[in-house]
Amino acid sequence: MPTKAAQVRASGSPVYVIAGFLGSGKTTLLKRALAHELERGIKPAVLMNEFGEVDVDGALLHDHPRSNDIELQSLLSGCICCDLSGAFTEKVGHLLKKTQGAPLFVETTGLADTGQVVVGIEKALAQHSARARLASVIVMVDAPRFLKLGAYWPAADDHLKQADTVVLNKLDQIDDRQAALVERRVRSVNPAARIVRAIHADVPIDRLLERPAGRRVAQIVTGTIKESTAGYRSGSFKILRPFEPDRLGRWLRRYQRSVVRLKGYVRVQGRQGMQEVQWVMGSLSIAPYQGVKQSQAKIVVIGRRVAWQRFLEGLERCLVWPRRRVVRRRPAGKRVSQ
Ligand SMILES: Nc1nc2c(ncn2[C@@H]2O[C@H](COP(=O)(O)OP(=O)(O)OP(=O)(O)O)[C@@H](O)[C@H]2O)c(=O)[nH]1
Repeated sequence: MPTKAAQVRASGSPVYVIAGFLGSGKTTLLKRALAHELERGIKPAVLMNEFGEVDVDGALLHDHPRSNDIELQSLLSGCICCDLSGAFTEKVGHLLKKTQGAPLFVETTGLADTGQVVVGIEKALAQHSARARLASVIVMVDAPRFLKLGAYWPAADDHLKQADTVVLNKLDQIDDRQAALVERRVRSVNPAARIVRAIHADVPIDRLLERPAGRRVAQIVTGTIKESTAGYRSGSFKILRPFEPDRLGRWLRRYQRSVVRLKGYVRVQGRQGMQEVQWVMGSLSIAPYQGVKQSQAKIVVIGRRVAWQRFLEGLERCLVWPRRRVVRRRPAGKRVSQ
């Protein structure tokens, strides 16, 4: 019978993202997950990202009694979701080569755009490893401070929407009624996520590292829709991948009567840099974006009687997805002509 470690190798490296706002308990959870893996004889890999120049959390792991069994890399002075994205793809690739099937944990900075981090991981997996997979996105929530978080960090909801599991942490600092309020709020933002309650990130790690059934790869169009006047509604959305322009044109033509306006700056397959997209009642134009430098693609859509969920799902299908590298094995002793 294969050992547990061998089973892990057979199915390729699972990659776990541990995200959450500053101080929510990401490193506390990471340490628990590492201890759990090491106990089972598995040597995990870690990619830490710190916004500052000092690798405080990385240093804590270097001091770990079994630090020699942990493959650790850090990315400092920036965020893997934007300014370090190239280095991030490279480091993920490098670590996946070393892990040989053991899990890779990616701890983001507390300010990272989790959606972009997920896109970066998918890109790295497509480039470097046909067998590794994004297993799960775990978002830590500092429960006592969560209801006030929106004031500090307007992107908090977008980030929660990416989670497969949300850990409501620091429950020793609030009572049951407050915990229930936080849970209800989290549930309203991401009804599909599994929610786990914790103190000092003490969660059943086995269950946490299970691959959730039917993981949505990433929510790549995120945003909110608001009621406007005269029956119109408007939505603002972040777009995490480049558009395939012909597909976008075909999809929008279906909405000639209901989507009256769409504009923004996006990335487009085959074109360098950000592009300005303009749709005015049936007419689409795409041209190089001349405005102030933007790192995040965004659009605004205005429409009436639009089935928004369907519209957004269709919009996601107009985006370009990374291609998996296919490893073809040659049968021994035979040349394969392609
Ligand atoms: N009271 C209490 N403190 C906690 C809990 N979980 C973590 N902490 C403490 O909160 C502080 C921050 O925890 P970390 O795990 O470092 O948080 P982090 O999200 O990694 O922090 P950054 O990397 O700076 O964003 C530490 O002092 C932890 O010991 C908890 O459930 N209750």
